Amino acid sequence: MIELDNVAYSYSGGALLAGMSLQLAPGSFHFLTGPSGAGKTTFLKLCYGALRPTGGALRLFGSDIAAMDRDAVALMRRRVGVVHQDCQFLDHLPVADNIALPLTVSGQASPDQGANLRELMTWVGLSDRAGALPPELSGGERQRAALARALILSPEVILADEPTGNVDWEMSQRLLRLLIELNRMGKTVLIATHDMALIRAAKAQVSARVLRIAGGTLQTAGAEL
Ligand SMILES: Nc1ncnc2c1ncn2[C@@H]1O[C@H](COP(=O)(O)OP(=O)(O)OP(=O)(O)O)[C@@H](O)[C@H]1O
Repeated sequence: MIELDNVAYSYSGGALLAGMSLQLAPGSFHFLTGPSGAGKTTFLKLCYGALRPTGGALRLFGSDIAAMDRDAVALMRRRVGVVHQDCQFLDHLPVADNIALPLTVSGQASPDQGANLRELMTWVGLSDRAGALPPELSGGERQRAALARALILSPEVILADEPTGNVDWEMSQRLLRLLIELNRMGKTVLIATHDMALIRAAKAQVSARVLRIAGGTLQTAGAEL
């Protein structure tokens, strides 16, 4: 599904990541951890084609990204739902419109989208907040709205960057339950997080592999968990 073969990435300031090899199999559940600034967000950006490797080979859904033009990358991206670390919204649009925005932008708006949207908002527990504006939402509501927006195009893979970064333990558990439920529905899930307690809680419920970026490369986390 997502395959890295000796992938490297350098920003203009110099090499950041190197020698990264990994296969994210369909239906798998991964955590990605590592110190601040190690390159977790950069790694996620590679996984959804926002950045192209500066070395090695990256295959997304069987296609080598080096051979994909901009349109092919845009089409491929619909298969990946991303929950961004800063979860920004258009503040003048109601929450429901923000969640539906990827449908409009990708030209997939349809007459029956209202029912799907309502179902998704109920699933994340925001059915009574559809008309609220984003600045009126709590941190946990913002994260759930960001998750719903990432799911509106029914992606096969969910990449979540610190999805529980700004919420309390109870809300982080609620978000985790949603992500586990998605995985049980067959979605491939990768969560970047610093939160070791969250990883331990997840491992009690789901078979998850823990990856760590440190020293510029990707490792499988060891017994510290
Ligand atoms: N667009 C960019 N241009 C140059 N350097 C960048 C760019 N984006 C990120 N970096 C640098 O790359 C390094 C890794 O950043 P990244 O955001 O991937 O780390 P991270 O592990 O996600 O960090 P955090 O846990 O703090 O979110 C940092 O040193 C950062 O300053």
